[in-house]
Amino acid sequence: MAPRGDIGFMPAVSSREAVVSLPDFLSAEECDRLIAYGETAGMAPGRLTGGVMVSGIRSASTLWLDDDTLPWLGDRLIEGLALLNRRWFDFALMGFDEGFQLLRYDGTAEGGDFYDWHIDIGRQGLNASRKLSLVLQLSDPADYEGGCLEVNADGTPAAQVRARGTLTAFPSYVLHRVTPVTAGRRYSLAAWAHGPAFR
Ligand SMILES: O=C(O)CCC(=O)C(=O)O
Ligand SMILES: [Fe+2]
Repeated sequence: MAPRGDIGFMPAVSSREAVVSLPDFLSAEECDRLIAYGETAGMAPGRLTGGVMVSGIRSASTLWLDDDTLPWLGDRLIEGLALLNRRWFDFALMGFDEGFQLLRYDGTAEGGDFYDWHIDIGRQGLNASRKLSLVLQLSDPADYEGGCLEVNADGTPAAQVRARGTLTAFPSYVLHRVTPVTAGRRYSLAAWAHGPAFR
């Protein structure tokens, strides 16, 4: 087909992976340090609707962290972000414009905390400029059941790696969820890289 307009002359872009994981991004000791920080500072339990969520509901305890409280974490995440973005996503990014969110999902047999299907991009404030979502698995998979991070980039939910210390990244417009934790307790950390609107 003859090219129509400039778009026909765009150079081929490198294939963009929907989800990329870096194993052992944090050590077990670093994961423990984050969990201990959260428990000392106090995590606020609660359910949430609206906001960035498309249709879902979240039930989890949360704590916002920032660069000032944990400078080492910001440094590590910037390193991870740069590596992932250079190698895989190639998005125009400015950096982390909001805090990092520590999450705790408490398990119960009836189905405990969860985060239903959602995307991380919203209409308001900093949610609108989220481009790349990062999730850190902070808990030992032996410490909980359920609580699976699933990403649905192509119509089929894909279960993500649970291994402790893994950093998982996906575009913030991709649907994902955390299935209910049915036993134990799962901790994770979510961070979002921001930049100019996709175009
Ligand atoms: O806890 C997770 O693995 C994911 C958290 C999440 O999707 C979010 O905070 O937007
Ligand atoms: Fe999310």
